[in-house]
Amino acid sequence: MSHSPKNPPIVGILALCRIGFERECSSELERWFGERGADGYVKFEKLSGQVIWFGQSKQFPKTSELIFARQVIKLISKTPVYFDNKDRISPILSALEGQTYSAIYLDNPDTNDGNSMADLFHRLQKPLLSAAGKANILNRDAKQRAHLVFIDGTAAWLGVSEAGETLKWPMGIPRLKMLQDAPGRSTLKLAEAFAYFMDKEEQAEWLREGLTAVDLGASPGGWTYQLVKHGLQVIAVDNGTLNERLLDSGQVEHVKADGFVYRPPRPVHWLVCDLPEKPVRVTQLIADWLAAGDAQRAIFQLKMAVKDRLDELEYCREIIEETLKPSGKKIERLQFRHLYHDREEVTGFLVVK
Ligand SMILES: C[S@@+](CC[C@H](N)C(=O)[O-])C[C@H]1O[C@@H](n2cnc3c(N)ncnc32)[C@H](O)[C@@H]1O
Repeated sequence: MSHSPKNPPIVGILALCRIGFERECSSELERWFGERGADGYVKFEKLSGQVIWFGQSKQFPKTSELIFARQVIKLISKTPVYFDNKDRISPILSALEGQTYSAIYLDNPDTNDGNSMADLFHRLQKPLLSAAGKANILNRDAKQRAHLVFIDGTAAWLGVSEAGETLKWPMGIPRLKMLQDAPGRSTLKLAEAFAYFMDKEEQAEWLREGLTAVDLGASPGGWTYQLVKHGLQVIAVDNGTLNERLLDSGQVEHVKADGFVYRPPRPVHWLVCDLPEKPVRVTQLIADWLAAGDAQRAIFQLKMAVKDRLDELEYCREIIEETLKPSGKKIERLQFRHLYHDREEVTGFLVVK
């Protein structure tokens, strides 16, 4: 009788994050494991773009459960795999031996050093996969995928994941094309928010002709552009100017008004908001709109120029819950995410019914 090999024990997790956000990522991991009574400790270097939690736990977070982690990988060794320039493949294969994996992913933190790894990955990928195939390490039906997170050209952390635990994009970074006619780069933030918060079916249902939106703080029109591209009718609220082509589309009404005061004549499907104000004030505005039934769904930016970003987001969550409670509206989705295209900001997604 043949025995299938047991999965290797998990000794911790490695989380990739935006460079400079290691403290937030590490506090978030400590809280996540702390709430589940798991014993462990975090380790990170400033500006490394990665945080490691070592410890024992029955549960591990999926990337999508966290705000500041771009990708989360379960570590199967407390030390990295070391190799030299001449032979990287043999040490990797001996670390993977005894298990089968459906794929082997090569990742790196999003730092300048990390990014110079592209050339190495290009050279390594094919020969590594071919050698792993010959050594019977690769098996399309295996549940786990192997991840090698390169620290530099001489060492990599070895981890595993299962489908649904990590984001579908390598290193959690979506490759979104900047469209030539889009007014401004911040259009990519809303494009990424749509792709991150909604699956394909939800996007098809909620981003289509016949639906309506209000865009608060719309100028020059990057977010309005995304909504128009999907066929929605948009009321763009801003005292600033709006891109001419958007105004000519027949799908945009430009309202020059204060975004904190404006309300639409009829309820809309979407509220999107990019107002440069304190997180608490923006959150209260979004919660008030949805509690009043002026919109059903919202995507909003919170400029996190505050000291403790995690505490601030916790407070924002409470504001939303407290405001919606007396309205009788049910929160279907409430998520915060530090998207790849966000810098100091965090993006919120709220759906009520
Ligand atoms: C970061 S920009 C928005 C960029 C926009 N999302 C885009 O993709 O093009 C912020 C905008 O908020 C507008 N703004 C600031 N305070 C406002 C207020 N109280 N009411 C309406 N708009 C406001 C500014 O005029 C500015 O155009």
